[in-house]
Amino acid sequence: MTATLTERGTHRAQRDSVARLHGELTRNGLVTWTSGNVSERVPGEDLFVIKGSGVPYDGLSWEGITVCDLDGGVVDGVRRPSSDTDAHAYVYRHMPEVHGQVHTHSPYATAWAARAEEIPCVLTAMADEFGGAIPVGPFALIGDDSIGRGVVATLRGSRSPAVLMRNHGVFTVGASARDAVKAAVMTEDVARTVHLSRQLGEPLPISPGHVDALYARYQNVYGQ
Ligand SMILES: O=C(CO)[C@@H](O)[C@H](O)COP(=O)(O)O
Repeated sequence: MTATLTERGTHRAQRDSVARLHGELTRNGLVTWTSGNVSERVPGEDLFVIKGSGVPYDGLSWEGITVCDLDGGVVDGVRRPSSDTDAHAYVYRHMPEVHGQVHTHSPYATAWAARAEEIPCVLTAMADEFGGAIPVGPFALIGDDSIGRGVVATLRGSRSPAVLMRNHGVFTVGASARDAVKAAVMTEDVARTVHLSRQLGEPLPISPGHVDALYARYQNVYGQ
């Protein structure tokens, strides 16, 4: 893709906010070097902002975030957009309720993805955040909308905001980029805990009725 790179500085505040959110990925140990990315839909426009490809996290600023249309075309920016731009664009086109996306290679969750094994819902925190197991999506090559097709096929009709893409890593969605970042943080947290539990025995499942009750409380009552 030949990027038409201009520096018009549009959507600078949102690009700055998304740039700062990338710091949560490094702070929580979810990415290595330049792996991973965050995107967010531009409110009221058929656009989204996404990390520039291979841009270092250290010192990431609004200029490292590129504005794209929903076909993945570059609208504004001085950095070629992420390798996963077409994947994010596909999700935005097919899941209108999604306004933020995150991709990581967080170690414990990616180890589950390498085995193509879903993370079973054996923790109340999983019922709260994921409404059940964290599902596995298909193997997909990088650089076109294949990953996006796998994310949509797996998450459509699921309560989970996270999918473990086989042999690759974590993709999360949310009502905002911050919600998607939270889902990525929680995915790694529960992936590690369930892994540890399985070293000592077989974790016990939570009944579907209890999962539903926990999910409803957390999504509708928890917090301020
Ligand atoms: O997973 C991969 C490559 O395997 C990519 O998604 C990287 O994780 C991030 O690439 P950029 O967003 O920097 O292009």
